[in-house]
Amino acid sequence: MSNLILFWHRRDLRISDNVGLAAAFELSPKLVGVFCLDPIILERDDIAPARVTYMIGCLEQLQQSYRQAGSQLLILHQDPRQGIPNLAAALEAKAVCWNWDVEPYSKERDQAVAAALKEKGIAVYNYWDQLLHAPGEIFTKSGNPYTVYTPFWKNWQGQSKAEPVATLTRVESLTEIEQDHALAAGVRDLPSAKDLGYLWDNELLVAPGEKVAQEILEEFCDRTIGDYQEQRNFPGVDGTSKLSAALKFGVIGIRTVWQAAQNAYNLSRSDEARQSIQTWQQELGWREFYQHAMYFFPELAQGPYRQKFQDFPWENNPEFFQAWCEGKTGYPIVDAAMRQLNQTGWMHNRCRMIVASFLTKDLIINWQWGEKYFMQRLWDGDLSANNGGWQWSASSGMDPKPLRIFNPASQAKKFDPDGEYIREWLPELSSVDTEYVVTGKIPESDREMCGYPAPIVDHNQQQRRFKELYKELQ
Ligand SMILES: Cc1cc2nc3c(=O)[nH]c(=O)nc-3n(C[C@H](O)[C@H](O)[C@H](O)COP(=O)(O)OP(=O)(O)OC[C@H]3O[C@@H](n4cnc5c(N)ncnc54)[C@H](O)[C@@H]3O)c2cc1C
Repeated sequence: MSNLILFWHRRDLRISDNVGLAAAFELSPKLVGVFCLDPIILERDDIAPARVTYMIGCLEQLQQSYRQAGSQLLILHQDPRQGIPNLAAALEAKAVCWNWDVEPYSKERDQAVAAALKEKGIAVYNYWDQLLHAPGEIFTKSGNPYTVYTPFWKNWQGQSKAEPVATLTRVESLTEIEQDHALAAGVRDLPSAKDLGYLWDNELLVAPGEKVAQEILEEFCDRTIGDYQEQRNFPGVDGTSKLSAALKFGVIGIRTVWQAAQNAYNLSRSDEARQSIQTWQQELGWREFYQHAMYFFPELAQGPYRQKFQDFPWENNPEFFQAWCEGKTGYPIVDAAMRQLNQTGWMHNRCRMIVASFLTKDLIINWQWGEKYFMQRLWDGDLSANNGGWQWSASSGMDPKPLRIFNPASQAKKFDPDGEYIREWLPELSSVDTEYVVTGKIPESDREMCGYPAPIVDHNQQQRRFKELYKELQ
């Protein structure tokens, strides 16, 4: 057996601040990376072309980083349960290392891969990397996982946070004979997203790769983070970090992110700026809360957290759903947001809450339809955050005050008072009065002139209906 270590990348597409990769390098300086394009994931029906395009771009960059460090990132396109153990055996690797994940499918797959490797006499080492605090580090006083965010946050923020770990440098790569063995075990060139059947013609919101993610973080912490509290709710303002896809694919290390925010905190001169930075850190807290929840309650991926919701009489009108997907509900703020999602693969958080509330409370459509549609479109689509966001909006999740109904007109008045965001995504409304655009009460003559649909439902009537159905559940 050689002293080669195989490092299996999954949601950690970087060589800096990568806990498992740094630890693997400690085991042996002869190290190659591998990424396995998993057909079980790629053939699912909730995969967004923008997400795959970004991921492939990040893998290209990761290959370059490996080359610069003296080694290489190998690509497989097969079921990792066979692919990883076969490759490790062909290379006579001493060990395979990877970072854990919280998702139910990943946990099951990893167990199978670990068992197959052990059967072949190959060691397995695992680490926690994608979270500041791993599941199991943050429990209630009685030793249970939290199911409410605020006490989770209080406990989580009070714990000390790890520093970033060392970047991979000067690694030893494969010999020529080992390269041949790798090819024989199925190693191939990195395909394009198009080769995999995913076509995304629009520009990505953020260019892929570790370097760009670092630059965005720096820029955000230098300029925007101090005004986050004030600006984060306005969809027409560029007031949030746009780091969600980088965090989903681990293109940036969470310790690096935390450290940058802490540095900004230490340098800031006003209470407002410090408050803003804490608010942003709370969003990182939400990210971890939902990942812990998914880890301890994997059944969340299949249905509502609140059992009573299993029997909720969703009306599931397919025409309403189609109108929602296409941004043709006749509610301008909802339609603008859905068109932003369809055209860019991203939607502002405030709008995610508005459209999710609209789908579940106004259209009375099962939140799981919306959850899936989001995953089919989102560049940053992530099971834990998406499921958490949808269950919160649907009133079916871990929320101590679950019944929340957003009024689209009041939301637009508060967060897009000049209708700038709405007009950006609904250019057909460009000449309509701001008052009409924001409230959605557009006179019929204007609607006809600009070809904009009438509201498909009445908000007041529908929210009363939802409340009645909800009351019957209690
Ligand atoms: C219905 C719904 C669905 C969502 N689906 C996803 C999803 O698939 N993937 C995803 O990353 N986020 C999701 N979110 C959370 C949030 O909308 C996005 O994380 C955010 O809009 C990303 O933009 P940003 O990076 O500029 O965020 P910032 O405001 O800069 O926040 C920083 C980071 O914190 C994390 N974060 C922020 N808000 C949340 C939150 N509410 N829950 C969990 N993590 C959060 C993200 O990693 C984000 O990048 C969803 C929210 C809702 C209401």
